[in-house]
Amino acid sequence: MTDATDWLRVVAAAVFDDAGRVLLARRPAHLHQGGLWEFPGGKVEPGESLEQALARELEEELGILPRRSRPLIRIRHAYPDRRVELDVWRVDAFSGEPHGREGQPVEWVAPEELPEREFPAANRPIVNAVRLPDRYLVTGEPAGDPRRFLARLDQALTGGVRLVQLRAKGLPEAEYLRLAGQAIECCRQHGARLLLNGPPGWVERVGADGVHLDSRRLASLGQRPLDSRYWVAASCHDARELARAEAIGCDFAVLSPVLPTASHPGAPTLGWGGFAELADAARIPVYALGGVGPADIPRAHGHYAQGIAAIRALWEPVSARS
Ligand SMILES: Nc1nc2c([nH]c(=O)n2[C@H]2C[C@H](O)[C@@H](COP(=O)(O)OP(=O)(O)OP(=O)(O)O)O2)c(=O)[nH]1
Ligand SMILES: [Mg+2]
Repeated sequence: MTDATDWLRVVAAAVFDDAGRVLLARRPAHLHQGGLWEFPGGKVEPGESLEQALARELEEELGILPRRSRPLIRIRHAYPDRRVELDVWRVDAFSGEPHGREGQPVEWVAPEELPEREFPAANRPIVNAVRLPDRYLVTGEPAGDPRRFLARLDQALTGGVRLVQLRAKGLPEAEYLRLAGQAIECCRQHGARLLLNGPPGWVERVGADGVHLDSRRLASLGQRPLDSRYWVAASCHDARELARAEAIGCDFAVLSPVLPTASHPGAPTLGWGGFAELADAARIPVYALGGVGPADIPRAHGHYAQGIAAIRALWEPVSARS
């Protein structure tokens, strides 16, 4: 059994500027994981809350005071020589002008450029969490005129959605691929990403941004089906499926059902407590799905979620909901 005291508790911050760039610092060569890029932060001192530790570290290392922050992800990682529990916060407003107060180089970097930087091994899920939005739209099943479907997609994107899963189980291959091509174009216009809920081989054929594996595909794959230029996500319902998603190298997961839904009445749910336990133990970002919507995003962040995934709450026009 592992004793909680075995873990070195560390807080770190993804500090964002108004242009959406994130601040990186380079670890001094002589330290643990030296020479690599990091999110500024450091060890939690005895008696400190996480927020206190975060404020102290950002003052010491960058000369800034966080004004608006929230939990982003918590990751445990065992290096050969130490085990760290990294509590990473997203800081969206701060006072002061950040600079490397300990002589360390610091740099503002666009999130999409983060994969080109070298980080400590623990940081892979953190980098994904920084790059991913807090809402993940799962499209409703297309029916009838595809133009109506695309208009609705456009509406969701106009509302700020930046990550979409094209879920259309009822469409034959040719129709799915045609719709995917149109949906990708629509997403591009809004700077959004589209993942296909389908065979991974379709992704390169239509130029999508990645694949979303349903439980069946997740169970059938022995390894990550696409290289790191693409997103690979998975639908999970329990610890076993989450472990599988991690083992094959998925970038993130969706965990459901958190709450009862109209589509699965009477099905057992995780509840926020059950969700939080699984999401905290996961080593990849996890979205909460099932009976949740944008209004639940703050609650999701308080329960170790990347954010919320939804069909109903993000797709259907508000007026069409009961
Ligand atoms: N700050 C930070 N630490 C990270 C990241 N990734 C990662 O594996 N770590 C590890 C490296 C270290 O083992 C530990 C952080 O400890 P630290 O050496 O920065 O602690 P500190 O700022 O309090 O430094 P010190 O006062 O002890 O010199 O967490 C990251 O992105 N940011
Ligand atoms: Mg530090």
